[in-house]
Amino acid sequence: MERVREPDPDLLIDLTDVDLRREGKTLVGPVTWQVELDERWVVLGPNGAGKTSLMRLAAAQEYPSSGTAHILGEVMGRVDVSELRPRIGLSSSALASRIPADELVGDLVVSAGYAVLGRWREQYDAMDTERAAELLESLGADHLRDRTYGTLSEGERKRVLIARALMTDPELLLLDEPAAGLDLGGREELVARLSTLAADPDAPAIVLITHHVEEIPPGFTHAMLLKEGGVVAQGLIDDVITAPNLSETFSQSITLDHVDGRYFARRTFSPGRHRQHAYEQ
Ligand SMILES: Nc1ncnc2c1ncn2[C@@H]1O[C@H](COP(=O)(O)OP(=O)(O)OP(=O)(O)O)[C@@H](O)[C@H]1O
Repeated sequence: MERVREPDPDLLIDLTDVDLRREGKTLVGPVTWQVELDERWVVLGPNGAGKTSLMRLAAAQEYPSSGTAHILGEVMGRVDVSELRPRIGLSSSALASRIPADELVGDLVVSAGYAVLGRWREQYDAMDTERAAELLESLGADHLRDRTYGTLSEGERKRVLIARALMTDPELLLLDEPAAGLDLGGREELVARLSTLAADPDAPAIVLITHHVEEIPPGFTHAMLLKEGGVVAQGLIDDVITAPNLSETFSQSITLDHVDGRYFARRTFSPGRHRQHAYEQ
């Protein structure tokens, strides 16, 4: 029988040759990936590349179809995942869609500590209520505490969900497309907040999933590029977020600018091709 390698306690995510398959299709993999305590990762790729599938593995919501997954120093398949999940902060559209519209923002954040969604009649501990208030304040959302979730704008919702994800003081924070649906101002506000969080030595390890390099907060340290379930590149962010790697990932020629710690990408402008296209029309 194959022996399972013992987990390395310094690695929050430790995947070795992991595959996730459904109905004969590989959603992501094979992936070998290690995330350490002080790292801030961005996982970037086009629609359908396997980003959410990878996040579900990292969030202990899926077991690998093959390979070995160690999450927070525990072997997936051997650990009780209900004990593991409170140690992981998660913000995703799947979670957001399950929040009742009449949920009070303050309750929504504080109830994460009790692993419940939906209003709860028990009294919360004063320390928990205080922590929820502090987290909302750190995300610029303390004024929303008495509002219902259904009345918030998309940008406000995203910030409240991140506060909720941090409520349990998780060791690992997973953010699936936190800037999706935000306008320019909302995106910039969120990028700035996440950059502040990334710089906080007490913050958990962070993995942020996105389609856009413009959404990478300054201070993020590592990146993985995914395409059709496979890893195009991974490692230190400046080595990975490059024009050739992005061109490969998005299957077109990409020009990249790196300004003040931010990345900006666009399709490489080719006047000849543009003229030819106009002529064809
Ligand atoms: N349960 C499933 N059964 C079959 N195919 C699935 C299942 N879940 C996801 N897929 C497929 O696996 C691929 C990867 O999906 P995934 O959601 O991980 O991609 P993604 O990179 O997060 O995409 P997006 O950026 O569009 O959210 C997609 O082609 C998707 O249709």
